[in-house]
Amino acid sequence: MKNKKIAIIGGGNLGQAIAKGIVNSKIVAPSNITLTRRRLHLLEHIKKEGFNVTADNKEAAADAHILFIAVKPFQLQQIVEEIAPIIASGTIIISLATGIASTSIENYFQKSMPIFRAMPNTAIAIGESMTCVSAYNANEEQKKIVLTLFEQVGKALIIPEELMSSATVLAACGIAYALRFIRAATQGGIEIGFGSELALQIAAQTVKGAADLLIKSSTHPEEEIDKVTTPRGVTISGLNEMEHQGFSSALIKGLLTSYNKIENGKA
Ligand SMILES: NC(=O)C1=CN([C@@H]2O[C@H](COP(=O)(O)OP(=O)(O)OC[C@H]3O[C@@H](n4cnc5c(N)ncnc54)[C@H](O)[C@@H]3O)[C@@H](O)[C@H]2O)C=CC1
Ligand SMILES: O=C(O)[C@@H]1CCC=N1
Repeated sequence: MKNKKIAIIGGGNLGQAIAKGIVNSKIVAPSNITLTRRRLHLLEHIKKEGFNVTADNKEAAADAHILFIAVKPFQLQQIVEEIAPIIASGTIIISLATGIASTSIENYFQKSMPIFRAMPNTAIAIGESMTCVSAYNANEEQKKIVLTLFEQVGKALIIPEELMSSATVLAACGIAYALRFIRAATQGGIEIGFGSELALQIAAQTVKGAADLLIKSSTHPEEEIDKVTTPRGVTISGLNEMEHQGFSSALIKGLLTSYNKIENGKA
């Protein structure tokens, strides 16, 4: 893996997070990673960290073993058509574009390529992503390379491609939903007496502890909730009021709204 050359077409939010995550986990040196962007000056800070940067997608793609495409979904076709004539047929393609099927990507390339779709979340920058991956036209060795890559920067799973929209919502959008929970809890914490910094610190560590309880003990959330809810106590009163106000329902409806937007081709 160490000698593999990686190109990231589209050095925006996710492209940069992936580059940093890969380097932090010491899988590949920054000198083996090239990021592209049209407004190259916006990658100046990345260049200072030892990455290669260029505005020339073909130059970046030409000698890449693994090529990430991290542009917005509507930009993907143009990028693929641009690099298709120079790309080696064994190059591993990893598309991060939401909602674009592997068969469409293959059509844009006009040749058979190993195509992966990956849905990390932004915690990839600190090695804590939940990344779901689908594989198309790929052999077992290529699948292992891609899974190993994402396992260095969090947890990773290969899933059937028909579940990629669901994975996008639960994991990639999901980090934003969880952050909004923390933000709301912080605002509540301020109302009941904490300064904003302390409220945020307490809310964030509480959510981390809750997640770790489930991950490390393999328990169900309700089992852990039962341990907190004293009969006639304060927790159950608060929880029930949240449910009367539609807490779980709001979350589920939000997930479905995001999902339907992808499925209706509006990503
Ligand atoms: N932000 C997130 O948490 C996640 C985003 N995604 C997906 O990843 C993709 C990228 O999302 P973001 O990083 O948030 O977008 P972004 O807009 O921050 O990054 C896209 C980058 O591509 C560059 N770009 C556009 N056209 C280009 C071209 N012709 N040549 C070179 N660079 C070009 C843009 O300048 C921009 O820097 C999207 O398809 C999104 O659906 C997937 C999972 C999570
Ligand atoms: O909001 C979006 O459309 C992208 C997809 C998943 C996370 N960000």
